Amino acid sequence: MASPLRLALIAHDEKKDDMVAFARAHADFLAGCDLVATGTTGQRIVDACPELKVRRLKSGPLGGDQQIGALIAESAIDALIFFVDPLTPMPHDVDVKALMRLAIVYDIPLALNHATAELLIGKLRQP
Ligand SMILES: O=C(CO)COP(=O)(O)O
Repeated sequence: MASPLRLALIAHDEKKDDMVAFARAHADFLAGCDLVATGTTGQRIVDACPELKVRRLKSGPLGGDQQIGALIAESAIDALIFFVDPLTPMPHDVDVKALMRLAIVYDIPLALNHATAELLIGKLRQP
């Protein structure tokens, strides 16, 4: 049996409802993935989809983005879906940029908005 896809999920506050809707819509597929998320995003997903197991790291502003970046650097993440809010200043903007940079450096699939996440998951769902 192939090992499960190791998928990281993150959403900024204004995008968390979107992420919850995305997780609900794809819960059947996500149930077969090894899911990791920043703290609040992971909690929202689990609250909405109790059938999903999500490894929750620290909240983004408290180091969660950096933890996910470290996992990418260790080749422990296969893809990152990160619903970014481009309209709100973030105290941890440097962490967000560093995470995106590592996803690019390690050339993992990176979806930064809902539309791209749908395309990516559509592709990942294919056998
Ligand atoms: O801030 C975040 C990503 O930059 C997300 O963190 P939370 O999921 O803890 O809200």
